Amino acid sequence: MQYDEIMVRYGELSTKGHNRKNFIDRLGSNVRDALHKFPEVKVHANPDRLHVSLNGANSDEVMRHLKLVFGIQNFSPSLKVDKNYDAVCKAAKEMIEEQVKHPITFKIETRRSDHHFEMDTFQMNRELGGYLLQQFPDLLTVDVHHPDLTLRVEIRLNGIFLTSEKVPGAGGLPVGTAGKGMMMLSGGIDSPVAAYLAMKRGVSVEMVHFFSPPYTSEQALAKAKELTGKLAHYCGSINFIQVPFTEIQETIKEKVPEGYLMTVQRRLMLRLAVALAEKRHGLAIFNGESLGQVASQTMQSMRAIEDVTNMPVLRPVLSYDKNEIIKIAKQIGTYDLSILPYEDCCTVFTPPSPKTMPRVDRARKYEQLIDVDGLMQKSLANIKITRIHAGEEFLNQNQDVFADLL
Ligand SMILES: Nc1ncnc2c1ncn2[C@@H]1O[C@H](COP(=O)(O)OP(=O)(O)OP(=O)(O)O)[C@@H](O)[C@H]1O
Repeated sequence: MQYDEIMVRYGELSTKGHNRKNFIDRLGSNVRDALHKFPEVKVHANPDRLHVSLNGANSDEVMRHLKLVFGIQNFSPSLKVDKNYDAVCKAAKEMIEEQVKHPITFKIETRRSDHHFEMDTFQMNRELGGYLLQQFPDLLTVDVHHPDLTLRVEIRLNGIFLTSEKVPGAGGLPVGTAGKGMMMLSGGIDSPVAAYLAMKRGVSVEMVHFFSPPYTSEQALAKAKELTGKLAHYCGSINFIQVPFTEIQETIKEKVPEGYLMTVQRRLMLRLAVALAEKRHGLAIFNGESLGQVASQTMQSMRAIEDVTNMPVLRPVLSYDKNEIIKIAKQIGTYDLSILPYEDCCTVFTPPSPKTMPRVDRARKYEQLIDVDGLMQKSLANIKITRIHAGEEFLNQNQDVFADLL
């Protein structure tokens, strides 16, 4: 069914007191961004609800985009009809035909802001209800207390709007309302899910990706960028910062005892991410670590790595089981990409038996064996930033995914 307007209900915004206006303004601009492909659409973010006037845009397509915008509790597509009772009956009949496939209970709920309209709310409820019962005797029964379907009729000055379906929104908070965070994005399963969860709580993320050519391939880099394109569906576009890491890894490999290779590498990654955050007004670092999953993800290890900064390091998937993370990865469409077998710079240089309980004092001592500042400066001087838009693709589809590994 082609609708005329979508009425959007806010999520947690209502609990945010004086910040409410900022949240609503931000949601309004995020919705405009998400719908930028539909120039005819107009978005009005009002204090109680947000209205999307479709002006002929395909309502199914618009709703598909709207479903991904954080900060929306649910929304209802509406039909706009002429201000007469016959038009209301005709449209209501069409809606029931389209949406009701088996017997249900229903009620009509009318609101009237145009008090000059010929029928009051009570009359509209009773007469339209009676009409629909007559039209669909085998499908509809009235239940005014707990109906399966509520058909809302809003009599406004500029027309009558009919709404029934309630489509669940993405929940969460509008992206941007929590400030900016630097997301350490690998090509794996966990960090894209962590990025999604951070965005869901209102964080505007910038991706930081470490790559080590020639040990890691162009395709591995392209995969991380393409994952960013998938995640950009939730916010419009995301900055992707690629940080060269080869020289740092080679130096660490040469100078640091094997048991601490992984810890010192991670310390350098974190130092670089923090340096970028400080330069780019980021407030925290996000990563995809989950407690106990691998050697670097014990609490001792986190302590020995986090030692390099006092900036918060936030781990949205910390307490999730792998299966739970995979389930979300599938829902958000990153899983199939994440499991493509391209190498990550961490795995290439991971020693056979990294310390699961590294000591902070030793990590500090071994780190002193390399020129931390000099190496960081070189790496930071060669970063590349790409603005990646929703759905952008980077992987060369024709290339054999295994070719790089041989
Ligand atoms: N090349 C990289 N660039 C940026 N961040 C990285 C990179 N490799 C690892 N990380 C960060 O470190 C975290 C832990 O990485 P690790 O490889 O130990 O674990 P993982 O559980 O396989 O994570 P993922 O599935 O996200 O790769 C990642 O979730 C990510 O946040």
